[in-house]
Amino acid sequence: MSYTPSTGPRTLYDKVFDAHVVHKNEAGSYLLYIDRHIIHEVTSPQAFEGLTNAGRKVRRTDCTLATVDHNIPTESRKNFKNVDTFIKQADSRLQVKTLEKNVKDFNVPYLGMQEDRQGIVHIIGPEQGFTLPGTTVVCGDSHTSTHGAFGCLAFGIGTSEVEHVLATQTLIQAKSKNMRIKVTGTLNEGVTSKDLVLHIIGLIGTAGGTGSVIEFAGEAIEALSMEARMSMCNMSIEAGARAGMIAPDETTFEYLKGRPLVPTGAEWEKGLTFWRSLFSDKDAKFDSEIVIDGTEIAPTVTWGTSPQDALPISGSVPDPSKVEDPIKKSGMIRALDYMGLEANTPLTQIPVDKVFIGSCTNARIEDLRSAAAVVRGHKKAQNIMRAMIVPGSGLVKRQAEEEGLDKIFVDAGFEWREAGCSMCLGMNPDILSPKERCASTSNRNFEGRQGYQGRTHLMSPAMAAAAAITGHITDIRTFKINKPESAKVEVSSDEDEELKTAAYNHEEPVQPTEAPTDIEEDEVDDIPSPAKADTKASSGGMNPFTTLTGLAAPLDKANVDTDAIIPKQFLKTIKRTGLSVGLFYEWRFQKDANGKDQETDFVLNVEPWRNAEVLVVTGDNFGCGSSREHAPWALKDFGIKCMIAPSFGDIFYNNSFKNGLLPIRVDANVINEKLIPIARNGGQLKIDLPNQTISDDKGNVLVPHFEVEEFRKYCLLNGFDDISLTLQLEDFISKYEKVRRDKYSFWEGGSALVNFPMNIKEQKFVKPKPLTTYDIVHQDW
Ligand SMILES: CC(C)[C@H](C(=O)O)[C@@H](O)C(=O)O
Ligand code: SF4
Repeated sequence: MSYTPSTGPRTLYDKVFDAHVVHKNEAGSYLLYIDRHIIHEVTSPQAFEGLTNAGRKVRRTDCTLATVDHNIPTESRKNFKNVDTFIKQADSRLQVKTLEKNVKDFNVPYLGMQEDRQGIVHIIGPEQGFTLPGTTVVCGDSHTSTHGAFGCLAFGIGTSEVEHVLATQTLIQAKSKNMRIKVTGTLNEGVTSKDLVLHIIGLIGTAGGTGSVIEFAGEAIEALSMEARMSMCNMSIEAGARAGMIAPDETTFEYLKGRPLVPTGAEWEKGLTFWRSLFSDKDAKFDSEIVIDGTEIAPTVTWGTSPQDALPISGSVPDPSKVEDPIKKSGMIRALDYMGLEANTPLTQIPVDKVFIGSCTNARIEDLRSAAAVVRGHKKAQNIMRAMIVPGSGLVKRQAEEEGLDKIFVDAGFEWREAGCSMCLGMNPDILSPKERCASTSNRNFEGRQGYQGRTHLMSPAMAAAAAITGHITDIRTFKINKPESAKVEVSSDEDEELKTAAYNHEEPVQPTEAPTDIEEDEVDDIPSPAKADTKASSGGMNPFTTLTGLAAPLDKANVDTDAIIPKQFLKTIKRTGLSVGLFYEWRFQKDANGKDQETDFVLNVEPWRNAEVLVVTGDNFGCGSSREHAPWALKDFGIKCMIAPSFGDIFYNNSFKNGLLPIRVDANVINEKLIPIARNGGQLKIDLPNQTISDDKGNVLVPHFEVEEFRKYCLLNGFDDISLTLQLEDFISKYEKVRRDKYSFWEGGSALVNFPMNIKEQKFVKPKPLTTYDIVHQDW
């Protein structure tokens, strides 16, 4: 079906979406072209394995960039020789080595541990200028939303979708809703974009943005630096949104100009003209809009086990006895118990054991500068066992060292580490011990996130630094800063410039020599009409789902995150199977005196629910958080085939379909009145996908109609693997690529312009063949 964008007023999201539609099918799903695909070691092995098994290639290596970040140790790399000797944990080493093999086999540009440009995926993309305004950016990682700060449509995907993008450079998408959050006024002293985003999540909740792309707008947003905007968009996933976006402006262009992968000359000018058109039109319609007075926001911290448990620093730990809603009340009691907190304790009286300044939210140079400004001339408090600074990339680290920030931290008793995800999720040795409390600049305070039974309080870098000095959570506005001249570490713009240029020791990027002339708008729509999918040819080995009559298990919880469904230690596999043992691991098992796992009375450990095939969840937002496809893999491995809940995390919802699982949204009242009683009694539910109904085992219809998108239903009923379906649309994809090469030529260079060292042994940069990428657009696949 040919796609004609609306000619009326459009939002920023509408405009970026429209610019990427390759095809729209009869069921109303869109095939979107993906400009930028970033890859890391945790969510890619199974995708490359899929490609290998199917004999497929990476369609656009120049649109793909890989690095390692989650698993790697953050201790000094002074003696780094290779991954084999450096990474002690065998499973982590295997994942990193698997990525290194895959990038070599598939010729994907890679920034590995042997060089400074390595870092957290969401830090290196913008740093290198790989992230450009108006692009579609994806990664097998939920915090891909970070890149929305550049006016990109950027979102996390699961491993099946990673494979889909590698093979086809496209993704099948439904259109999200438009939501706008306007922040008026000027933020007060001590209030950063981290406080702002925590405040917003506290306000709208972790399901507040579900199904929507949030555009952040208003004076307070416009006044933010690019790095501060990235911290905001980063956490839009914690608000449940598909993506967060900010319209590109002069601050954006200023940040980008001169970065290694950013176009130059005529291409830059052409890009600018397009990028300046990326804003929401005056009369554009938003499905929802919230206006927040920025002047009323205080420094904000979390007290509980969800990012929505956020309060102004002047507040106290909430009191469950004052809460009426029974689900909220029991959730609060559980959170206080887990966090080891007494109701009504002032937040500033909570002592801290460890401090972590790092992660894709807050490990950029401005974050380190603001933390250093607080730490300067102080010593960490006696009770702080460990205070870690983990820069987001090797280049951030190098820049900080040039400014002497490392010295400030080390003098105060902090550890100065190498780049990586580190204690944000503790897949490497950086973890909390049970019951330790951490002031953290990361983005998730889920149970067990930073270590088994670890307790996390999220906050800004300045607040975390202050907590390290005082030993307890601290209001930065009352903290005595040792000023050299001013509260901020002053850095000249020359030094800023250095980060962009001097640090990137490679030659000038090769740009397409001529900027192709612009083409007419309607040429984008001039795409041949769709060929009917050859359904027979496309089955990819997924079991079809038609009807299911299965035992239902009840789960009385809200906001069940994917960290809880499958904790980080199980993400180190390079397979899709064998994960049932990790399902709800920290709820299903506890350690005995000998450190052995003993089963708890969690519902799936109890008869008859050990054999459950349907999971009935009473609370909202099941599967929120991380994009780990390991969550549906673990459920499937356990035997669950269908999940019913009032709402789901977007990425989890998507990932489930890709694995032949059916997530069904049902109104909370219907769940509570009709479905949960049957599940509690150990009864069966009959799920009829063709008719979209749920009945009991006697045939009484309990849910006369549930929603499921046509295209997903079609794939599930037939057990179709959507990569094969998409590959049948090759003509559309090549047609789009042709248009893209002309109209959006400024997006072409991509990662092909990264000079990456493939010769790790000799530590030599091996220059890739000069590519304009035009040569490799049509691969023989
Ligand atoms: C490992 C990855 C899938 C995960 C994510 O998607 O967010 C991780 O980055 C996290 O922060 O939990
Ligand atoms: S949230 Fe943490 S673990 Fe996930 S990408 Fe960011 S830094 Fe890495």
